[in-house]
Amino acid sequence: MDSKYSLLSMSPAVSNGNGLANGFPAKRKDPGGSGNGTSEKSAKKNRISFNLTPKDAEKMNGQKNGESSQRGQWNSLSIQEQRQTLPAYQCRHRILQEIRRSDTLLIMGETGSGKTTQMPQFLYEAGYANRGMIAVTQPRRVAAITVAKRVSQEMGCTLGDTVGFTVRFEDCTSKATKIRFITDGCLLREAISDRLLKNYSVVLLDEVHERTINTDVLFGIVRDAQRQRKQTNMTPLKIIVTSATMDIDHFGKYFGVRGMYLEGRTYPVKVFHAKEPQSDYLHACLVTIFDIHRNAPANHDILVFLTGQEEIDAMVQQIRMIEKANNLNAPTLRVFPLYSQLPQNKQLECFIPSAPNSRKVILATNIAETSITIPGIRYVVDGGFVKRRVYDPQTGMESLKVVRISQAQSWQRCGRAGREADGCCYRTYTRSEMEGLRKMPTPEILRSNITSVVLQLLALGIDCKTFDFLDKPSATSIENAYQQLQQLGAIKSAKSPELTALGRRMALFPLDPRYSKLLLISPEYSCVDEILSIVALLSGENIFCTSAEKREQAALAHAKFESKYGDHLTILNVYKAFQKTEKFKLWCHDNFLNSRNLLYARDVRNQLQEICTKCGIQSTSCGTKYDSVRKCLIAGLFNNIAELQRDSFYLTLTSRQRAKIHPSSVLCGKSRWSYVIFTELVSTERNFLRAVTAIEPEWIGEVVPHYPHLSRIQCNNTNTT
Ligand SMILES: Nc1ncnc2c1ncn2[C@@H]1O[C@H](COP(=O)(O)OP(=O)(O)OP(=O)(O)O)[C@@H](O)[C@H]1O
Repeated sequence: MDSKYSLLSMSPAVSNGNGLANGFPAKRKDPGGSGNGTSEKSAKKNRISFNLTPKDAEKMNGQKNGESSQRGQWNSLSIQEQRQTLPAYQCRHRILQEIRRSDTLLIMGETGSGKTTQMPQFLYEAGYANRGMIAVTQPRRVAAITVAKRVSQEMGCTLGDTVGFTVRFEDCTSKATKIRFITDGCLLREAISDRLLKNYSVVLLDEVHERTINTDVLFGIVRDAQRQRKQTNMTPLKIIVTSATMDIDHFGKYFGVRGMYLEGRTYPVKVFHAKEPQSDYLHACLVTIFDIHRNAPANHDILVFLTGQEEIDAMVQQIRMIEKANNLNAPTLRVFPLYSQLPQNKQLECFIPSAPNSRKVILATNIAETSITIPGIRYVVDGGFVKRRVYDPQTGMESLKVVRISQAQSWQRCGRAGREADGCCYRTYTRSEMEGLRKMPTPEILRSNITSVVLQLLALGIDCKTFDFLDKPSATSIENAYQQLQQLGAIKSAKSPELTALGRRMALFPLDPRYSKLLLISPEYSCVDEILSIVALLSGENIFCTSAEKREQAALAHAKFESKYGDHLTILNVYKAFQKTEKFKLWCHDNFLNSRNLLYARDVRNQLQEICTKCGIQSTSCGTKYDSVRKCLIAGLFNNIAELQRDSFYLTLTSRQRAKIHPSSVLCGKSRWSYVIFTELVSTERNFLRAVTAIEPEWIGEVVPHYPHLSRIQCNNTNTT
């Protein structure tokens, strides 16, 4: 790779040429838009120059270059030999000794050193699973699933037997399960019915640097469970906290223990920085991908970090176009998107090793940033940005913003290479930009709406105001959450929060409290069946397939289901038709619908229906009287009402934000309703209302008589066209 590196570094500093010809990527003109090409000559100018920063490379490699080649090819080793080469494996006796000595252990070790896959096996082999399961939490579903698969392979068992996983709405475990990979959200929900986590002998909290809300709350829950189990002479609960990049002093103080460093990594990763700041990280990534592609051997795959679905989909198209238009004399390129909105089977496609003489390019969001090993990855291209959900407690508005990553994330991304062989990481930002990044990402609990978690804590009998958080959310944020719960009827008063009967039932659903409220109130509008379908569909991924090649055909097929009232009723129409269909795969194909996501929604719906039955809710249907559904939506989503303005923008009544209807909505560019209810306000370059339904203003007072903005609402003709 050195020659390629010198090729890159020899190139002039970035010159974003904008010629056309050969199809090499030129500077993007519009965000997410398709790129043009440049001639071969200008393509050279178009390269981005990187600096190898020896200090960083040394830090990452931990070994002298070339050493790894003496260690043999990873893929030619048996799976057991692979295990034995991992740094964690070399230290297993020491790790087990520490675990015996101390009930809590903080372990910081390089990415790929074997924390996630090996530690649970050491514990299992040492007999810790004899008196309870070993839980390994993961912030993300894809990591929980793929790591469970790997560990089951290493242990030679079928997934779901000794090793299994549990993610929301999907449980692949059995009575025989001893090691359970579980998302932090699922373990937190389990704690509601089992505060002492009696099913477990060990809880390993992995990737804690991510500081998701659920993991942050789990810190307090597992620590309390450990204390209480000790006091009552129960089986001790061992807690292990791991990451490659955590603030070990901060965690050490909280848990009252010292951290342990696990030294060494499997293979070195050379780190390169852009020599000059890049004005367009997408362009820089694209240029770098093709530079690597032209020079690297086949089957050396590339993982690229971008910020979101639109950006990724646009770049997938660009790469395919460029490859088609050029005879690059390079291996066949296969491009895979990887983001959370993608159906699970599509997400997992990129984990299949690439065919001989080909190359995978995976364009991923930060869901690929931690824990996972994607076979074949030799190169990481890091755009340096992430899309982050930010909540403003003053306005109550949640928005998605593209922001720079932290240093911890930067090292995590880098660590996706060097897992099966030497690797390279290209950062499209300079070394000094890297040094300017904040060390750790801001904990989610300090930048998110915490209503859902406050409800779950209340269900555990914990008042958020007195809970010992690792980092406490602001008083305003806690106050807002209590207010929202009061408005939803989950608590009587924000001053002395105690769950009402409704609140206790709301906490039983693994849902945003607004959706739980919708389900629980739906009998009053005789539309339980309809709301169950809508909530299940909203809990999963997009059911509509959009095909770049057959865009018009897809739009025509989707138009059949369209409701003039908006998106919630449109997806309901799809679901109803889907329920009646026998040959649903063919039907989905013909109608450009995602059969897997519809099946997933059906599973989710069944699970929600079971919880409804436990709550004593009987099935009712309003048939085609959809006004009942629209009214019911107001009962749960009343904080998401927006009013049409003269300039055709909508103004959200609670957070006072101006927004347009999202282009994906069936109401976009159609009839302009004076009042709409929306599921989500997304703020990227502009504010957009997502999943929108028209409502009649006079219903608002009827459904939520205490709605604070009632006096401002004009009850006249609502449809302005
Ligand atoms: N699905 C897989 N296929 C092939 N090898 C794998 C797979 N999962 C893990 N490995 C191998 O096991 C090694 C250890 O992985 P593991 O996830 O345990 O490391 P880690 O220390 O937890 O890393 P991170 O901090 O990045 O989560 C990887 O570097 C890789 O070599």
